[in-house]
Amino acid sequence: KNSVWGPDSLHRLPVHPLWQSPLTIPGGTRQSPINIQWRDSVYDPFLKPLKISYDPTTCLHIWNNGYSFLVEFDDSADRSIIVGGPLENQYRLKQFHFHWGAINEWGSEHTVDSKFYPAELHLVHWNAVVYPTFEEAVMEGNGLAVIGVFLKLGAHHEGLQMLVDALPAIKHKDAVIEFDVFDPSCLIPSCPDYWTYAGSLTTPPLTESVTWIIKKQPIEVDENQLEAFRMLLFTSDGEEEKRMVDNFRPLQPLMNRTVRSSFQ
Ligand SMILES: Cc1cc(=S)c(O)co1
Ligand SMILES: [Zn+2]
Repeated sequence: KNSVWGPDSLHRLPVHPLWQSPLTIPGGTRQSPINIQWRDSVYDPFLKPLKISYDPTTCLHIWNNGYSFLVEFDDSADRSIIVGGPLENQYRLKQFHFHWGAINEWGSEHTVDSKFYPAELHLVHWNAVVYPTFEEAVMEGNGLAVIGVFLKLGAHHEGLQMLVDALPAIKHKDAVIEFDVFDPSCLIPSCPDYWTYAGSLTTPPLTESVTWIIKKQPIEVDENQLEAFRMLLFTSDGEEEKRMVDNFRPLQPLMNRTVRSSFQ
């Protein structure tokens, strides 16, 4: 247990090699990711279906930010939004990205009954009804809503292939290419079932501002598509190459939280 933190020992926090950020943050009570113990999740009949309406032309570009690769969207208006589910307001799509492993045995951030998936998709949305900017929403308890989708090894995924085809062009950190039409709903399973809990960003600043909506059903992708993720680099062009793999944060304590399910 790394309970070795406090004001005088803050500088000695065990750091995750990848992000040079503390594995736990002082006073964190709703950190992510977590293990979702299926039998401990509580069915909530008042949870609404999640309503997803994305406008594919809001897609802007795809780039390598040195942690993951992300596809960013024009969030200057309510054109790509989600509403319903556990959410009080509608939230605007800002970007989506993935977390994955060096091998198929691990890679997801959340686990289900302690099982890892080889990768996990995060679709990041922010509460533009209440907050003026994404940056402010990131600091607030109800600021963000992230849909998590597990990727499992299986059939070729047509929709994902469009992203995979763009990866060689963004191999290095800070590389970016234009990506003008893409509908991310093709990456979201048709089954409406999800778990939801109050959590945090899994990369710095690790703020406790995320309502997580984790889809129960994974999507299937094939080996070549997972391998394509693993050919990306954490490093910039000209630096000694470090393959972009294992960009997931270790599991965090559940503490005083309940995971609710939208299904029985
Ligand atoms: C905003 C944001 C959210 C997540 S989940 C992530 O990994 C990075 O940035
Ligand atoms: Zn993420």
